[in-house]
Amino acid sequence: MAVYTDVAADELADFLKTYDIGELLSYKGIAEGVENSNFLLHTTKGYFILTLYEKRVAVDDLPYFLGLMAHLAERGVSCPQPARNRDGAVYSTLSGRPAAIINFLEGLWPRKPNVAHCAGVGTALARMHLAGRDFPLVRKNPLSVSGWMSLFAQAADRADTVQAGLSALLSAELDVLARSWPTDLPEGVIHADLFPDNVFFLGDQLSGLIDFPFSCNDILAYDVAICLNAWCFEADHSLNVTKARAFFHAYGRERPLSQAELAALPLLARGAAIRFLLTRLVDWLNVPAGALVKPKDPLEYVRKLRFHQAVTSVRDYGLDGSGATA
Ligand SMILES: Nc1ncnc2c1ncn2[C@@H]1O[C@H](COP(=O)(O)OP(=O)(O)O)[C@@H](O)[C@H]1O
Ligand SMILES: N[C@@H](CCOP(=O)(O)O)C(=O)O
Repeated sequence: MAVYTDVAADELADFLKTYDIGELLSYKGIAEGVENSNFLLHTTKGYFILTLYEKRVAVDDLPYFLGLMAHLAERGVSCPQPARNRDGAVYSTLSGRPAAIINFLEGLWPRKPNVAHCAGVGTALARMHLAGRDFPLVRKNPLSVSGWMSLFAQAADRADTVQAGLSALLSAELDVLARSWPTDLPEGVIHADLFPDNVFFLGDQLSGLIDFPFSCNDILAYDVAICLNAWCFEADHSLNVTKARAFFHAYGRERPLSQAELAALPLLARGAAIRFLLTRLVDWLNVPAGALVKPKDPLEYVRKLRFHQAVTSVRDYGLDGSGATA
């Protein structure tokens, strides 16, 4: 999270009167994250998270991901729940932005994910995919191939100021992905941003998933590829095959990956790399003046993209062709 939009104390106190979650004792902006403005609220009834949704969230999409959190929780997936205001609504407007309040989830996100964390997220991701099967709402992923093209258009002319040759690399990669992006793999509800800072643990035990504004309907194995990139690489940008095996093994125990999904993994991982490379690049080039935010490094994802471009088989991820961990 971050803080792009400030909220005045009297305005917030009035806003809270429209809910039954106690009176405001204190609040503070949360510097972590990059997408939305987030505040930790302390009220006479406990702790809550207030989110003001920013540029990449359309108000029409709020019922999808706020509804998804309730749907998943009913099926045993631990995630925060939106508070309803006195009119029964799970979101309204504050400081000119769409705003929602969710309950505070105990736990810490892992700064240095270990093998047990990778296994934990594999299990949780698969359970989320299974629990999402009967979610009735549908939201197309705005950040799939055509969305990547639009992001590239916003950054193409300045990409080489970040790294020489980056614009050509992105353009060539987008051509490949546009030509070969799979259309026949199993789809369903995906989280689409299940990075370590969105998964809480108590010790090695996963306690919950947060941050659903990118959730949508898309290729399930694409979500797997997003997590592979986010969880299984080391700080020196090498893939940790032990972590990848633990992640795939745990995922596959709940929802086995098909041969077609396995074969598509290198391509899906390239797509997952370019998606985060592009949002990071656009954000890197456009930090709003005065915002409390630390933009994320786009070059981390250039290295991951190059890694997957060189992959010749899923053995490079620690899997044998059958999906078993090699
Ligand atoms: N329900 C929650 N319970 C506890 N902490 C939370 C909760 N939601 C968010 N946070 C805190 O805010 C940080 C950023 O949240 P996140 O949802 O990733 O931001 P963004 O909306 O920018 O994607 C988290 O790493 C965590 O510290
Ligand atoms: N996970 C993304 C950034 C998305 O937002 P966050 O607010 O959860 O940090 C990335 O790493 O690029």
